[in-house]
Amino acid sequence: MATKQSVTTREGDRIAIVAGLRTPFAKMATYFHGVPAVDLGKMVVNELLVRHGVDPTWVDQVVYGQVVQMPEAPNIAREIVLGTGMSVHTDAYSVSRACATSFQSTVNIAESMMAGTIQAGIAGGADSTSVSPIGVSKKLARALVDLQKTKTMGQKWAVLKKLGLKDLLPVPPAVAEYSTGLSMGDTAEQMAKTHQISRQEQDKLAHRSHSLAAESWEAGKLSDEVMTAYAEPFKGALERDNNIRYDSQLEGYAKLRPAFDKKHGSVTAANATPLTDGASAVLMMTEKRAKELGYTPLGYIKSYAFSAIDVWEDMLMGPSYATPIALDRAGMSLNDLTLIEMHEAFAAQTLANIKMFASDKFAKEKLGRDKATGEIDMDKFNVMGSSIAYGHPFAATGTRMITQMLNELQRRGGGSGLLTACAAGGLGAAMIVETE
Ligand SMILES: CC(=O)SCCNC(=O)CCNC(=O)[C@H](O)C(C)(C)COP(=O)(O)OP(=O)(O)OC[C@H]1O[C@@H](n2cnc3c(N)ncnc32)[C@H](O)[C@@H]1OP(=O)(O)O
Repeated sequence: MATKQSVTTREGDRIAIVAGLRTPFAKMATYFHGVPAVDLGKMVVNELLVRHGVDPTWVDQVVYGQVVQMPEAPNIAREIVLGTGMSVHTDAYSVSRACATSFQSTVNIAESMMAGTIQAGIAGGADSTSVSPIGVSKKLARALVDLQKTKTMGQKWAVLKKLGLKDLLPVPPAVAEYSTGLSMGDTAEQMAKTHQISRQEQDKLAHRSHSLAAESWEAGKLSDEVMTAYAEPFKGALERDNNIRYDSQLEGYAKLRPAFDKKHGSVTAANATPLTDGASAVLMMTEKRAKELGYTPLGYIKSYAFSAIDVWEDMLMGPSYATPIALDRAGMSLNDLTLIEMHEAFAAQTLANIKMFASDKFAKEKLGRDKATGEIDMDKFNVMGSSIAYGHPFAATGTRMITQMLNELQRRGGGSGLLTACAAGGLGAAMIVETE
C-alpha cells in the first residue's frame, strides 16, 4: 500500500487547475494537415492566456510535451513561450512520457509548486500525425555521413554505389514500441486474446464512446473547453473534433476488417483511436496565487501515480497498475470516486483494464495486493466518451482529460475524478482530481 500523498505547497495550499483549453482534435491529414504540433501548441496556449485574462508575466514556467518530436524544434515548450508573446524570461522545458505526456507536464508544474519554486505555470501537450519527421533508411543516413568525408568523385561513387533503390525511400515514424517492434495495435490484439475480449464487446465500447461524445457536443458541454481553430489555407474554421460519429450505428462496426492482425484479429479502425492532430493546455496556480489574482479554480490535484511494466506482452495495462497507487495516495477507494475516465487507446485495452480492476487474481499475482482495485461502475465511466471518439493526439490527451473531467464534475455539482492512461514503454498514469 502506497503512503498518503499531500499535493500541496509547503504552506499547505492546494495545486489548482485554474482553467483548461484544447483545439478541436482532427484526424490525420484533415483540417490540421501541414500544421506542425508546435503551432498547435502556440494556438492553444495563446487562446488560453487571452480567454482567461492572464498577464503573461504571471506565468513562471511552461512545461509542454510532444511525443513525435520534430528535430528542428526539440524544446516545444520554449517555442510556445517565444511564439505567444509571453515574457522571454519565462522558463520552459519539454517532457515526454508517450501517451501520458501531458499528465507528466501537469505533474512537473505541480511538483515545482510543491517545491516552492513557482506559483503559476502552464502544462500541456501537442502532437501532429500529419506533420511528422519523415526519416531516411539507416543505410542512406550512414552514406550521407560518409559522403561528407569524401574528397574525390571516385570516393563519392564508392559510397553511393552501395545503395539500392529501396534505401532511398522515405521512412515515416512508426506507432510501434522501439524495443520490440510491435505496433500499439499488435499489443491491443495480444490483450484481446489474453483477456478474452470479443470483437462484439470492443465494437460496443467504441459505439458507446462515439455516442456519448456526440451527445456531449450536442448538449454544448464541450464548447467552452474547445476553441475554434483557424488553420491554413483558412478555408473555414474547425469547431468540433472531426472523428466523432454523430450517427454511430453498431451494425456498421461489424463490417470493418481487422487493421493489424488481418487474418485472426479483432482490432479495427472503429474500435481503435484514430491517428490525430491537436493540442491542449491547462493553467495551474497555487491555491493562494489563484485567489490573489481573483480566479475560481476548476479543481485541484489530489494525488497521482505512474507505473511501469514489461513491454513484450499486454503492455497497455498501465491503468490497472497506476490506479491503486493513486487511490492509496489519495486515501480513497474506487467507490469514493464520482467519475472515472480511462484513456481509450483501443477498446480491447480499455476492456482488459476494466476486467483487471475487478480481478482479485490479478491483484494478488501482479500487484502483490490482497484484493482487487474494484469493479468499475459503468454509470461513472467515460461518461462523455473518450479517445476512441475524440481522437488521441498523443501528448494532448492527458490535459484534454483533466479539463474535461473537472468541467463535468462542476456540472454535476462537484466531487472527485480518476483519470488514467496507458502509455508506450509499458507505462501507466493515474491522477485523482477534485473540485472545491
Ligand atoms: C497508449 C496509446 O494510446 S497507444 C495508441 C496509439 N495510437 C495508435 O496506435 C493509433 C491506432 N490507429 C491507427 O493506426 C489507424 O487509425 C488504423 C490503422 C486503426 C485505421 O487507419 P485507417 O484505415 O486510415 O482508418 P480510416 O479512418 O480510414 O477508417 C477505415 C474505414 O473504417 C471506417 N470507420 C472508422 N470508424 C468507424 C466507425 N466508428 N463506424 C463505422 N466505420 C468506421 C472508415 O469510415 C473507413 O471506411 P472507408 O475505408 O470505407 O472510408
